[in-house]
Amino acid sequence: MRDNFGRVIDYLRLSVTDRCNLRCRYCMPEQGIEHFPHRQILTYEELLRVAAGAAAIGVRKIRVTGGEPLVRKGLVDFIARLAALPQRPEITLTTNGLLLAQYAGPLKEAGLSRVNVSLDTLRAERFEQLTRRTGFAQVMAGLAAAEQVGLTPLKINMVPIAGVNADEVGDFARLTLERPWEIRFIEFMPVSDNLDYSPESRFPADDIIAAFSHIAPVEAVPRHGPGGVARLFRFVGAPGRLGVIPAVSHHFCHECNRLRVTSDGRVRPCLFSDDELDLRALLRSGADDEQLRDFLRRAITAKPEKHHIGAEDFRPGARPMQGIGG
Ligand SMILES: Nc1nc2c(ncn2[C@@H]2O[C@H](COP(=O)(O)OP(=O)(O)OP(=O)(O)O)[C@@H](O)[C@H]2O)c(=O)[nH]1
Ligand SMILES: C[S@@+](CC[C@H](N)C(=O)[O-])C[C@H]1O[C@@H](n2cnc3c(N)ncnc32)[C@H](O)[C@@H]1O
Ligand code: SF4
Ligand code: SF4
Repeated sequence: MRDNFGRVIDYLRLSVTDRCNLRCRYCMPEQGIEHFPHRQILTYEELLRVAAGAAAIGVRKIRVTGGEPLVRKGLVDFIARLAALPQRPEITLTTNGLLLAQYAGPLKEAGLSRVNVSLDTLRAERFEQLTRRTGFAQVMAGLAAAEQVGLTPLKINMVPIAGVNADEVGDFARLTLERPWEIRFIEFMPVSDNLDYSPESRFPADDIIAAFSHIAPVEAVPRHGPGGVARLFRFVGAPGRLGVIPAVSHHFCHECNRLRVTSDGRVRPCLFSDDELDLRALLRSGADDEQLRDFLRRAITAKPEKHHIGAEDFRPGARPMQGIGG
């Protein structure tokens, strides 16, 4: 289905939990997080109904996210049920990788297509500073397991922050000379005012590109398929690719193709706007499938044309990223 700006909305991001086993400084505060009470979290039955409704109105790709999706019990079964929807949407997962070594095999068997793993440093010590937890070796084991079972092409999401880890952009980029991974550098987004880093810590797309361009000759790679958020490059002849997600500086809103559902049952038509629709109330009001599809269509028509970061009246929203799912 198309929204009011002619964009085809065929991608659903489903956040299955707001809980996480890390505390990345750019995503959530260390203290004072109030998790949604259990009864406010959509059940897997409810999430599946939403996914089925979305698939019925044209969604072709469903990304499961969190918080950290792998901390929710029963996720593998849920993935299997999503993958079995009659329209056979592509099912993908975004994870911090901590539990991936354990779940990669079962997830692949359940029908998951591939995973995106978030990793912001290649140094164990820095990992602890950035995430306020240990677990670097587990994430590396998770990456190896994902590759081994074929949850590929593997994409790695890295958020460079000036003065913190931006000096590792080159090290990450060099990985693509050896491995068929897509390393995606994401601009730090001021999505909540509750984070350790301010917008001044941003490391914009142009600086990211400059930080890897001197390593070897770089060429642009045309994108396959519609509506990805990354601009793609590769070192000439390298097996892997480099992506830059210029979420703030050169926004890609004109090709936005996505709808988000939060774990507490709100539809969020735009990542950067707190205007949300109460899907949970609808689901729990006894609405039938046609009413659910109408609701999702209304949410699609409520999508704004673009984000307003940089505008004078822009204020970061109330939800930290872990409550949205990225
Ligand atoms: N500004 C903006 N950023 C987004 C949007 N969707 C995803 N991102 C950011 O892009 C980063 C990567 O997101 P992923 O969860 O890996 O999903 P994806 O990039 O859509 O995944 P692919 O299907 O593999 O291209 C995250 O930091 C997201 O917050 C969006 O609609 N707008
Ligand atoms: C919120 S996490 C949820 C899934 C999972 N826990 C993970 O880390 O992959 C999804 C993505 O959002 C990104 N993210 C979180 N906060 C961000 C911020 N302030 N700016 C840019 N990206 C951010 C993370 O790096 C991650 O790739
Ligand atoms: S980025 Fe992912 S892993 Fe890190 S705190 Fe946020 S939800 Fe957790
Ligand atoms: S910022 Fe909003 S409108 Fe722009 S691409 Fe992201 S979700 Fe779509």
